Amino acid sequence: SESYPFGVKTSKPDELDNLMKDLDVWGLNLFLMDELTEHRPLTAVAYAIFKQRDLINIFQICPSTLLNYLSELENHYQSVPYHNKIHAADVTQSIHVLLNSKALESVFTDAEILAAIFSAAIHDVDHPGLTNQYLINTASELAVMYNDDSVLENHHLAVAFKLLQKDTLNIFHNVPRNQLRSIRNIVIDMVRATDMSKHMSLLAELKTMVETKKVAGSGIIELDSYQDRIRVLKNMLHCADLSNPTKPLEIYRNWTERVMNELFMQGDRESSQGLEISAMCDRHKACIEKTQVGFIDFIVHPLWESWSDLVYPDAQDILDTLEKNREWYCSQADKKQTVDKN
Ligand SMILES: COc1ccc(/C(C)=N/OCCC(=O)N2CCOCC2)cc1OC1CCCC1
Ligand SMILES: [Mg+2]
Ligand SMILES: [Zn+2]
Repeated sequence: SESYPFGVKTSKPDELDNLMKDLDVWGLNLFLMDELTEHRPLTAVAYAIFKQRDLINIFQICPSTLLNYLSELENHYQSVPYHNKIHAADVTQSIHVLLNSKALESVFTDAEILAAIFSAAIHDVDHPGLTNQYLINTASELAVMYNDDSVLENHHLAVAFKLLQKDTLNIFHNVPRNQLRSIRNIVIDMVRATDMSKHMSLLAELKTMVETKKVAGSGIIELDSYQDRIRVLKNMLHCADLSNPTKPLEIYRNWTERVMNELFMQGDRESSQGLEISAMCDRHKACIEKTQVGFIDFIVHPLWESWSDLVYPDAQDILDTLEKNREWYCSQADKKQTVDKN
């Protein structure tokens, strides 16, 4: 029997209903969500979050317009191994959980929350499964369009906002103009901040905020300037985007396989085009386990350590899982080492 809980068709309404009970849980299985929603994980998850946070009422969003927009947005995610609609659903659900941190309780306005969830849902739309560097090196249409500057991230934003121009898809139809202006500014800042070339400066800003953080008696952090609030929101989306290594191991391993397949496909392209194969894109030379350990040690752990300092003690379990997963990939790398030696 077909029914439409959460705005998507499913032949397993009870299982979907049961899985949605974990909407607020870190480690929700979005691959299972993809199956149970018949490949509409982003529409189902984003709609459920909009409903649960009452954003539909607060911003007078027409439910059918929201479903139409989310569906159209989901259709514009390409079927690439990693940067697909399941990744978009994963980052949207992850930022939803981070927004629930006790240390951030009642810190952000409804408009900032709307901007954060919307940013996560759109942040990789129409991703071609190629890196900014590749698009720049090959003088692609996109690189010419965006003058080599955050090429993918600017494209994701333009595609998402273009869809809103259709009356049947404009979820912000009833939002006051000045409020929409500030939501658009936050969304542009947040999605642009997912460009990995901004990682080091973003992390430096987060560390400065941790050092100077003001905490109310209740443990809730005080962000008095707009600059501070947007800094936290940018880092929050960046953390959600780099959250794969902090998830249950079997979920993390699935994401690793996907990201490597996507990079290897780019490497295949580069080699067939007579280009030098980019780092980590050579399927014949990659050491997947060692690369993940390096990714965790140099990028993911420093970021999540700062985030968990900011929201202490709310992200302790996340940090613990990250450290356990690092140990597992390290042991796998060592095992490969011994096999190679024998
Ligand atoms: C599960 O593994 C990974 C998950 C995410 C990411 C990153 C950097 N996400 O950042 C935003 C997208 C981005 O900039 N990318 C996408 C990945 O390739 C680089 C360019 C990197 C991951 O693993 C590294 C280490 C071994 C190969 C990549
Ligand atoms: Mg991206
Ligand atoms: Zn992403």
